[in-house]
Amino acid sequence: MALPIEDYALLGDTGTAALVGRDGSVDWLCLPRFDSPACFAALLGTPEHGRWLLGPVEAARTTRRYLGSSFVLETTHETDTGVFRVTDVMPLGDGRADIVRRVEGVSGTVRVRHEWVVRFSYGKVRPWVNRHKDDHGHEWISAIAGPDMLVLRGDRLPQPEDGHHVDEFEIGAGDELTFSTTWFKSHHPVPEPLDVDERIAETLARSEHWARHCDHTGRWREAVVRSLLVLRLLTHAGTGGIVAAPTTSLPEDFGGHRNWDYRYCWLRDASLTLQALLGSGYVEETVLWRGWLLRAIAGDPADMQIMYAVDGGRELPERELDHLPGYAGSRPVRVGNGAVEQRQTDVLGEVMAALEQARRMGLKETEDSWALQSALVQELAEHWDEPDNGLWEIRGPQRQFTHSRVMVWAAFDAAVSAVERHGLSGPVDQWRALRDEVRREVLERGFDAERGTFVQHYDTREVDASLLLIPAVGFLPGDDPRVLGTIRAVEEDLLHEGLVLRYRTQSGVDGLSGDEHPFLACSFWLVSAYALAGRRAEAEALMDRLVGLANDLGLLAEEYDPVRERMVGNFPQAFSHLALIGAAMTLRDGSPERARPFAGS
Ligand SMILES: OC[C@H]1O[C@H](O[C@H]2O[C@H](CO)[C@@H](O)[C@H](O)[C@H]2O)[C@H](O)[C@@H](O)[C@@H]1O
Repeated sequence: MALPIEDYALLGDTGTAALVGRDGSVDWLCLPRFDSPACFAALLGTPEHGRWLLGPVEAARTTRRYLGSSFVLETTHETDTGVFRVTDVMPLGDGRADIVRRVEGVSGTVRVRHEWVVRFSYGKVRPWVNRHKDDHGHEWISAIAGPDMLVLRGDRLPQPEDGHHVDEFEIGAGDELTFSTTWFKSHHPVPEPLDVDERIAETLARSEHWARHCDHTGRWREAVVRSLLVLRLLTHAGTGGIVAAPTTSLPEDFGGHRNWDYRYCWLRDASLTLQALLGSGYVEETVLWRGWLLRAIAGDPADMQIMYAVDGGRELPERELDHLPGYAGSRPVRVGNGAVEQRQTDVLGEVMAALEQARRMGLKETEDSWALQSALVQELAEHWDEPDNGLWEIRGPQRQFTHSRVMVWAAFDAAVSAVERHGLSGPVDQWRALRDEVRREVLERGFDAERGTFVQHYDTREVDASLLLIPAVGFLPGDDPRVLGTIRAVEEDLLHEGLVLRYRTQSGVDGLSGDEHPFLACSFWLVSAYALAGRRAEAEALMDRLVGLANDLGLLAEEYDPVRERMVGNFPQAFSHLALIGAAMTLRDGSPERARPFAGS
């Protein structure tokens, strides 16, 4: 049985990521890319589905921290007989795929268990494992299955036992043992051993250098910096693709079947990530992502998808992995994501808003980048009034979602601004007219005058947490009575133990059975809405509570169960972290214009 989600730490090398538990077990690792099959999949099954354990044999009190502004993880286990430390790192910047683990004795003597169980194809395929000796007499172990090969090197290698490699040893004060696992394509030569000290030092230096550029000041700076680092780690350094989370099928409800694969690049999540980065002083990242976007969307604008693979690939067919029992028995485990086929009209609004913010921060358009954006806006001009699946990717019938229409307004608004403020070319009169038309429509059909609130879609009186974004995107001021009424309705209908649900699943709008928990991003949106409505004290109190929900390493999942006090859903999730940054920026700046410099008319 896997650990509670909050007991995992994130490791990553901006190519892929791993989750390592408080017990010292690497229970999740996809190689070589975020969206590649996992070779350690115990997170969604049992140790039999692959893991790499280096942990205490006896019960231990365990503490952990990241070193400075890095993802170099230091875990300290204290048992009745002594203390030892494990340093885990996926080195940055060398284009390789390694995990390095160093075990150091601190005091006394502790018995340590080592298990290296490789199972390729998400825990399904047992590799062929061999022991070798290099020219210097150093032993290493290889595990091969088809295109993938892993090599385990170390100061003391485990022994084969019943399809696993296992070992137990005593570590005393001053002892040090280092291990590394390296992935490579099985038809390539075996990579050279790493210079571990040099790689750890460079990884630390690179991370510190990047974090130093964060210009966010204010009470929540520490949480903001860790969140920025998470977003950076979820950005593939080679392609520029930004994944929503490094995991699949961590459930929206324990034992439920709302289990989705997030190891892909949503245009929505990526655009919001960019806005968080831009608002914290990072402009260069936009260039890398814009390049990814241009390649991913290249072709007929009508074929634009709402999500892509890390390299911009279009094929993400959703399928179920029957051999995995799922996290806490939550089945099915899915890979791929059926939402790839959906129409989500809000997406272009988020893309255009992020690119407008980048222009305002000095990023120059290239001929291709503006040509692509104006072609996409023209495509929207033809289809903006069609029903869609909305930002929550509902699997029920398509609707005219109010949030989607607000984001249509934001797309035309950003396009108008590109012409008016930046001198780019386009049919600005048409875009202005459409912007005004959709605004009129939202104010008429998306608003319940009797209750004084915006509504989830044009044929319902239900509310939706996405409506909290209306002031943040500049559609209406934060103290407009219609916004205040919407905040009130969200408080009445969607608060659960003080945290915000996306919508009422009981309405059946999403076409799914089962339930879910409060969505952390929506809870951060309420912080921003409070702040923009002038409810500063409530905004700060909620922000403090939400920041306090992060685990001991500052990481947030998608949702939170306030009753069981457990993280729920994929982990760590970009959406939660980018919303934390957004809320901190709104609290810092106090107005939508400064918090969101791309705000239009
Ligand atoms: O809850 C149903 C949907 O859940 C996922 O979508 C959610 O995550 C996406 C990635 O962070 C986000 O962009 C979206 O707004 C969220 O609703 C899942 O990917 C969908 O397939 C599923 O229908």
